[in-house]
Amino acid sequence: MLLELNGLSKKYSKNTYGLKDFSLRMENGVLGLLGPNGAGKSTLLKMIATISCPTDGTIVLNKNNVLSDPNYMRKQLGFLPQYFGVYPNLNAYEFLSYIAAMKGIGGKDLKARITHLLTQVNLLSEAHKPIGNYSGGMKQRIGIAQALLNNPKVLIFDEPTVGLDPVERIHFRNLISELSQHCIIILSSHIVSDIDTIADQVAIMKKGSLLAKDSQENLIKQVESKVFQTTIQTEELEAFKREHIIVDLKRNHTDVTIRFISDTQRPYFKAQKATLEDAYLYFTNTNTNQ
Ligand SMILES: Nc1ncnc2c1ncn2[C@@H]1O[C@H](COP(=O)(O)OP(=O)(O)OP(=O)(O)O)[C@@H](O)[C@H]1O
Repeated sequence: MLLELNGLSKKYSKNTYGLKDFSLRMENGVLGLLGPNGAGKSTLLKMIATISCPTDGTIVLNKNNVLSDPNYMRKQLGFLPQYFGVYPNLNAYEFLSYIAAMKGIGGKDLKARITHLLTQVNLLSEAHKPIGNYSGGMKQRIGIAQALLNNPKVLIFDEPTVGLDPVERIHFRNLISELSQHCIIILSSHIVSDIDTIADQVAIMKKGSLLAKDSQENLIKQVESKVFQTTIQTEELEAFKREHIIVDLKRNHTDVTIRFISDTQRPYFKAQKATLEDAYLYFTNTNTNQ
């Protein structure tokens, strides 16, 4: 599979852009889309999922223009939107059968396919209970199962790990790595740790623009010699914040120990090993301690 996004923009009103001149190319594997609230992640994913149209640019899947032929994308697409609604009175089998019918999926193997998916998302033992009684994490897992019904080749998950507990997150990661051999998977989050163990490539967005897209390794390389730790007096903190990006701080009695990102090194700065979170904060220029 080859997905090409060329100069995509979404103008919501005269002065509001959800996305601005966004270009990206990807083949099979996992792309993690990272960005703060309002970065344009959902806007972008809805356009790839053919739910919304760009005001400019093109989306091309395997050389097919998705904007003029959205069904080409829809046939191979699995999508978990950010806000996923369920019918509370239906149980998991009934709900997935209903979604299958809407997607035009049927046949004698459908029940077995649903059983397989419910096993994959660890819901088989609850499959005959009404979804209205499910926890948030269980509803999210039903959402993941419905996205997989048609054996998609393009899988889009908008904030998939919301509501999942730590064990469910591990299950989800394993499922994604199993699927990623044969399809394009795009997942969005504003939590770096949700992405860093599964994404082959990471795209960092802010205010509708793509700031960086590369392998995790290469993104981390770009901040490698910029992450430090130092201890300063508490009263120096405000001035320090204006000059550096604070990653983390620990207050002691009269001083503060800070992990931070800086373009300049000083003798009293102790170099630290950089992480994807540092790269994310560097590119988005986000201070965690405003
Ligand atoms: N239907 C809409 N009409 C007008 N503006 C919109 C609409 N949808 C999104 N926006 C604006 O577009 C920008 C991008 O929003 P979007 O929801 O795509 O960001 P996001 O990265 O998914 O954020 P979050 O992590 O909070 O879900 C924001 O400024 C938002 O207010």
